[in-house]
Amino acid sequence: MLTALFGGTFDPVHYGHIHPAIALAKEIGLTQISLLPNQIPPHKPQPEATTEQRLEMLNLAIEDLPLFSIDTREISSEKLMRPSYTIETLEKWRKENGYQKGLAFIMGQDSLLSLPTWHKWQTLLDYCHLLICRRPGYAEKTDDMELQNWIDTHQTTNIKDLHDCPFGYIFFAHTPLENVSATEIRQNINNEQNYKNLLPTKVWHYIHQHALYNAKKK
Ligand SMILES: Nc1ncnc2c1ncn2[C@@H]1O[C@H](COP(=O)(O)OP(=O)(O)OP(=O)(O)O)[C@@H](O)[C@H]1O
Ligand SMILES: O=C(O)c1ccc[n+]([C@@H]2O[C@H](COP(=O)([O-])O)[C@@H](O)[C@H]2O)c1
Repeated sequence: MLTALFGGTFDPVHYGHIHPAIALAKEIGLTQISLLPNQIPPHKPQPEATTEQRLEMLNLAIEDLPLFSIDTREISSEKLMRPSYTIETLEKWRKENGYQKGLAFIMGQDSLLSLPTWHKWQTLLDYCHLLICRRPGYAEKTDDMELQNWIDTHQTTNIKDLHDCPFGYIFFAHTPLENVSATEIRQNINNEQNYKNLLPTKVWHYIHQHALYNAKKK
């Protein structure tokens, strides 16, 4: 069985996470996706919601979706003051599970293009496959030749490779384009604009109840 981790800040979780992940699971035959909230995003300001609130919103979002579970290893790590470097999480996973089991890390196209700024990025494929979801506004090709060559070297279009090998491939999924970001949601809330159609209703209620992301209500 291929284990799939979907890392993110999830501040808040939205349909741009959920819908592509469901389609990806269908496309390649995943039975479980673990959402992996980070504690300290390596490349972003600290989230506005607390870790507990982001976790509660994730729990609400997946309540009726058995495909998803939550992996809390990054938020329950003893090194809470360190950025949540993905490579360290993957190393830890391999230490616990060995190298025979299949592991994949899911990300959006924007994250793939930012990979050269990630900690030890070229070694990620020694631990997992990368499953890439399409994202509006981000092209499949990059002008960064080092990254493009790396992608070309490791890309597969054969789903069987992902199941037969425990790590090492990059796969571009044919996921639906969801034009939403957490930034847009936070901005909409702050500007008192509608955002209800961008995330699960239970998460919307939670944000409303706790007056999250609204500077005027703080
Ligand atoms: N609309 C989307 N379509 C495809 N992938 C997405 C989408 N939104 C987020 N992702 C992916 O989900 C992962 C976690 O994203 P994150 O939680 O940071 O959400 P975000 O909307 O990008 O946040 P922010 O707007 O605060 O930067 C990343 O790999 C990102 O590429
Ligand atoms: O390891 C890194 O250097 C690194 C740099 C940027 C992002 N990440 C991870 O990529 C995932 C998506 O990140 P973000 O910032 O888009 O929420 C999340 O799990 C982050 O911890 C990891």
